[in-house]
Amino acid sequence: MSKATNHSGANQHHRPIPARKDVVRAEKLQAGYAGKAVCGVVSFSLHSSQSLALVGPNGAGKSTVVKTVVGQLEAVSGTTLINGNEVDDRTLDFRREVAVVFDDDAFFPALTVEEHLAIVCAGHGVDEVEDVISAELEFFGLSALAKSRPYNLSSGQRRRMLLAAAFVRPRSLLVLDEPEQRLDTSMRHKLAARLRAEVDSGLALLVVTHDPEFLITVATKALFIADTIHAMTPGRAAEAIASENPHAD
Ligand SMILES: Nc1ncnc2c1ncn2[C@@H]1O[C@H](COP(=O)(O)OP(=O)(O)OP(=O)(O)O)[C@@H](O)[C@H]1O
Repeated sequence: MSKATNHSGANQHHRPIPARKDVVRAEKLQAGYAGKAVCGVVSFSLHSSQSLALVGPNGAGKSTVVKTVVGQLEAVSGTTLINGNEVDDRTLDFRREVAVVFDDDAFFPALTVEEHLAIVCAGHGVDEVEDVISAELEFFGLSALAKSRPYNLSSGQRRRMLLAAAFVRPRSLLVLDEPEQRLDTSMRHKLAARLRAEVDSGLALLVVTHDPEFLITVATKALFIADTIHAMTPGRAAEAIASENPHAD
């Protein structure tokens, strides 16, 4: 049998990174607006095959932290390195490696669902575009809506389209802000299982979530974001968000 044969069946879109190499390293990061931090000082490292969940109450600063990590907001202080480089979301290297799903309005209103995915593929040099798009449309239950425009979709269907756009492209780091929002239970479970499988085969995942069950499936570690930052196991973090108490035992 050829040594080159791939027995894993793993998704081939994200390129493997040598084990234990930092994909993200945030050091003494203060995230906020107009020079004022919204939460405690955040330090963490994230390797390939690791998934860090950020949890905490509404307004705690989770979205602000992840937007700062990926360079969409300027840090109040501290540094973030992605794959060893300072973050610059305008560079080709950054865009090749980092896929982000934040806002529900991040789509082209005039394009159909499949045109939207095709543009994302074209921008990232994806091969076998038709097959890739068709697989993601099927996974996200959008095949029958491929020719619909975003404003003719339900909010959950739009969320599925935005997630599909992250999955059609290459990525070594995936950053998701509350991906479970507006998804029905079956899609939430399917997405969680897929994310976990991709993490197990090399993806680094940074995810904000309020869903304890989703967190338990997906995360390998967690940070509770508040005025001070608590590092937690996923199990402890799930208990904390279920009880809204970071010190839950
Ligand atoms: N553009 C902005 N300018 C100034 N302050 C902001 C801005 N966006 C958010 N904030 C404030 O920053 C704080 C943290 O908000 P953030 O959205 O990061 O919280 P979060 O933990 O993600 O909350 P949620 O769970 O509700 O999504 C809040 O007090 C919020 O009011």
